Amino acid sequence: MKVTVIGTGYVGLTTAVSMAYLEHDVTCVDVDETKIKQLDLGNMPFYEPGLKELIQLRQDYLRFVTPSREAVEHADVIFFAVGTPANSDGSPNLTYLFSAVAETLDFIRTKNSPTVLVNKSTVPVGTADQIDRKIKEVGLEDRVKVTSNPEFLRQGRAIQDTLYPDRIVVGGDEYSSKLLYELYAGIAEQSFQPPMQALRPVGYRGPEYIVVDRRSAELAKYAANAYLAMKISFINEIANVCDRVGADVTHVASIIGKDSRIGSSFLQAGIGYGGSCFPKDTRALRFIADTNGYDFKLLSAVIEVNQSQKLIMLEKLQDRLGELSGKQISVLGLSFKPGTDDLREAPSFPIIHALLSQGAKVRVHDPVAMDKAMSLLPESVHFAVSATEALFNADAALIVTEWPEYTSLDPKDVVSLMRRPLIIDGRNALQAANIHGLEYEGIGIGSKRNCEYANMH
Ligand SMILES: NC(=O)c1ccc[n+]([C@@H]2O[C@H](COP(=O)([O-])OP(=O)(O)OC[C@H]3O[C@@H](n4cnc5c(N)ncnc54)[C@H](O)[C@@H]3O)[C@@H](O)[C@H]2O)c1
Ligand SMILES: O=c1ccn([C@@H]2O[C@H](COP(=O)(O)OP(=O)(O)O[C@H]3O[C@H](CO)[C@@H](O)[C@H](O)[C@H]3O)[C@@H](O)[C@H]2O)c(=O)[nH]1
Repeated sequence: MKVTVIGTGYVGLTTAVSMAYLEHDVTCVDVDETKIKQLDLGNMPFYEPGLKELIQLRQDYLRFVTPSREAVEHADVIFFAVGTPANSDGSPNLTYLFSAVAETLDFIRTKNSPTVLVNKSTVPVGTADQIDRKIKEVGLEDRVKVTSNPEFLRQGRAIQDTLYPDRIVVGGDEYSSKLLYELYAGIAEQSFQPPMQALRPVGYRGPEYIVVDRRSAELAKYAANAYLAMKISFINEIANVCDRVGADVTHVASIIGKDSRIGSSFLQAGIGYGGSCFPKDTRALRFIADTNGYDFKLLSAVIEVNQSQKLIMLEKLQDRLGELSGKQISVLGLSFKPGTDDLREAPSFPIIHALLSQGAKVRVHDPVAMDKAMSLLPESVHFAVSATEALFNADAALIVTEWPEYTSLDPKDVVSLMRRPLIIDGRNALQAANIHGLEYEGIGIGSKRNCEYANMH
């Protein structure tokens, strides 16, 4: 099939490359000329494991272009994967989407064969209906259909999530859902060749293809993200209780996660969620509920807990060091999670700003996100070329992102490098072998793990 993907961000490129992997003929469109030029040269606009290699593998099925009639008019299916960032009131900004839709409708106005427009961007309920009205306004309703096809991939494992999804959700009419079923058939059949075979998650049972009305599909995307964010804020509150009563949240999470009604995922306590999705989408869902006359109290609490959780490391640091002025603090990890260089809503930023405002000297390190971070952080922040340099002579180190580089540090090296071997682990990521001999504190495990392990070794 001929497929056009509009927007070459995480979702657009992953959609494009998975369609190319299934041997569809794919055109990727972006308004950002530099990005298109770089993609054409094989350079990725962001770090996503496996993406570059897969694009190379399927280059015969892919082309990268700026918007034009030619890019869309032959497509059977046109995916929209443009950004929907938050406005200051939390509402999603749909400017990019509606501008891409208007331009596309203009380009395909004289086309005679059918086209299905597929929205992959995360949008408020009723957006596909609005697009439908625009299709009718230009008199294309007999040939052009619109569906909602929300995306559930995670950054850092985008390829795996796309080729091995739990579900493919389509909100639309019978014609569009049948066409998309054909388009996705290769994913349902799962007859992948190496190296993609190796990405198959253990126990994976194939995707469920779910066809619903457009509004339910649109809301399901926000509901999924809000639910996962709720699990994180819940376990973070349990962690805060653990710190006060001397329990260990990792044990509590493991015990409750063994109940199949609860499930063990997304119960990793720490400094809260960041990224381009959970913060934006929880605020958007609250806004959607609010503007429809419903006060979503639980979601407000989820958002509020996440806000305060980001700075919990600072409290722990002050308890140990007192005044932070003049102290040298090493911040390990800048991206919002490992496996990505995405800095959007990363907890590292409020943490660094809080440290600086208290007069601390800050050294940061991240294995992949330093280039992006340099223009975004104040000049007084020192960018260390390695974790070792970041730790040298530090009064304390904060593990903000649990990159393997940090969780595998040899504690003997840490002791010899730091002025005071104090580690505050914002992700509870260090194991016993890596904290021996260190002054260590996590989130909701207090110094308990330290004492237990110290006695054991
Ligand atoms: N990032 C994720 O992990 C993820 C996962 C699921 C869903 N989503 C949702 O998918 C959407 C896209 O997210 P993303 O992170 O991939 O976006 P992104 O911000 O990384 O990229 C969006 C791209 O769209 C391009 N663009 C904007 N207007 C355009 C136009 N008129 N024509 C062509 N290109 C245009 C931009 O130049 C940019 O390259 C958002 O709604 C997001 O909430 C994101
Ligand atoms: O137990 C956990 C799990 C995650 N996180 C944090 O939560 C954030 C988000 O993590 P993750 O969900 O892995 O990353 P995203 O790539 O943002 O993916 C989420 O957002 C996407 C965009 O909507 C969705 O498609 C995905 O299904 C959804 O998982 C990160 O800061 C993590 O550190 C925790 O603190 N504890």
